[in-house]
Amino acid sequence: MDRAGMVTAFALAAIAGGASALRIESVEYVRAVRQVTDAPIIGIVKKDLETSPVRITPGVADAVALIDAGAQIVAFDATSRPRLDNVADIIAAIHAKGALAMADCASVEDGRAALAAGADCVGSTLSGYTGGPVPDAPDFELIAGLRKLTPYVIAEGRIRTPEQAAEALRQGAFSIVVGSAITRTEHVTSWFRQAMDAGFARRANQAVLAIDVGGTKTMACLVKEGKVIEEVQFATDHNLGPDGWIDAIAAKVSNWRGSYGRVAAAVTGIVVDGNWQALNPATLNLPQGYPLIDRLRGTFGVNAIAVNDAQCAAWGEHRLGAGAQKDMVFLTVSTGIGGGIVINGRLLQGTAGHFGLFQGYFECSHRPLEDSISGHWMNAEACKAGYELDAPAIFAAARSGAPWASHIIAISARRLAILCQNIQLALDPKCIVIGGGIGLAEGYIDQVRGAFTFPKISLRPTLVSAGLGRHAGVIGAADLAIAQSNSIIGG
Ligand SMILES: CC(=O)N[C@H](C=O)[C@@H](O)[C@H](O)[C@H](O)COP(=O)(O)O
Repeated sequence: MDRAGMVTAFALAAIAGGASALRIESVEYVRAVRQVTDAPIIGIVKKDLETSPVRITPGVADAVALIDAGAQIVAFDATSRPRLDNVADIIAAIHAKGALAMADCASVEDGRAALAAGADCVGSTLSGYTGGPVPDAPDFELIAGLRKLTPYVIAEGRIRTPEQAAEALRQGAFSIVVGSAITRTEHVTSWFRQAMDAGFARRANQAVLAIDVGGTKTMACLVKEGKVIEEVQFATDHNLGPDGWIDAIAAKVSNWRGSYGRVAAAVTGIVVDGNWQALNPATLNLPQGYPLIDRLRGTFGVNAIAVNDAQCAAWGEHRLGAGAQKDMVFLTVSTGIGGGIVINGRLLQGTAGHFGLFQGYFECSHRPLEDSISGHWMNAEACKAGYELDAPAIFAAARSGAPWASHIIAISARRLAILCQNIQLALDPKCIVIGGGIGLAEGYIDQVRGAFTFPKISLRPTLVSAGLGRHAGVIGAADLAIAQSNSIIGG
């Protein structure tokens, strides 16, 4: 911005907008602006001196040069600080050249002394700039104080809004100089940025109603600042269908109304364009394309998001859990296998991460991996061995030395190791976070690590245990809801 072309462009724009005069810094820019407009110019130079804190037009020679370049008014620092040339000499030099002298003041006392020395007008320009922290607001008190000395008070300094300009007039200002709010685009942008950051922080402090609808259970939580502060859990009644599931949640959390600003749903299956679809109808059967987000908004009266539950958990682990802030893949190994991918700080949605549906070739047939690794498969294998046991019981049997149980777990771990290695080759994540009842069962991750087949250590995945437990999905969903609302520009 600090170029003659830019300064003249700003000057012409200000005149076009109704400004009746211009305050221009430097002899070069006064000369440049004078060539494009007849409007009155208040000229200043700014100098950083080693011997004095006075910066604005500190010397007689500066004032003279400004007038020669085309300024009709010269503004100068009129504070009572150690200085190069004294105020009376500067004013006399300005008057000798037929121009007017504007005294930039920090106090009523400065104004009184400058007027006594012959200044034609006084400005509140230097209030807040002679020591201590710079305030945010204009110094209306100084404007009113100066007005008691002279009608020719120019309000200047931190006037950023039309309302502040009007207030300065009410306090008795004769005219007003607006600087940064017109010419310092970078400052103006930062004011908006700060206001938005404060708004985002307020939103982030508001709780989110996060719900997790799974094939077995439904969980509803109030999540605030990444923590679950209220929780209810109940069995998912498959006969009710999605309208019924939402109504059941609404009934359970009716006394939380007013304490959340958004709803975030972590659901089995996928959500495309707001519509919920089952990936595996055996887990939870849904009508084709159920309008989940609309229904959530309608029921809870706030904005809503809905994302696959394993992807929500991936996001939760990425933001606040075991994979904090890393490129990572999350795998939940339980009844089935779910997953999510976070790369470059972004959660991949849609079907990305549904590693359970990857095809494997085991026992001479192509099958989804989850049918060859996870809880269903373990249970079926145990039955084949003559034991009708679920996964936790199979792990217990292995711990007490049953070879058939150890064998099933070892095969599952070997297959998962292959899946993890393939994920590593495809995505090169910093870590793969493993969750789920089987994934977190004692010793399982170590067995998966032990089954890696890549000779090169650098190609082997880094496996870590999930850190947020059963709340990963709701915490991730709540955080996604906040992240989404913060990225809607002007929304
Ligand atoms: C203290 C000092 O050096 N003030 C300078 C005086 O010319 C300028 O940097 C200010 O931009 C001008 O006073 C207008 O004020 P604001 O940019 O706040 O509207």
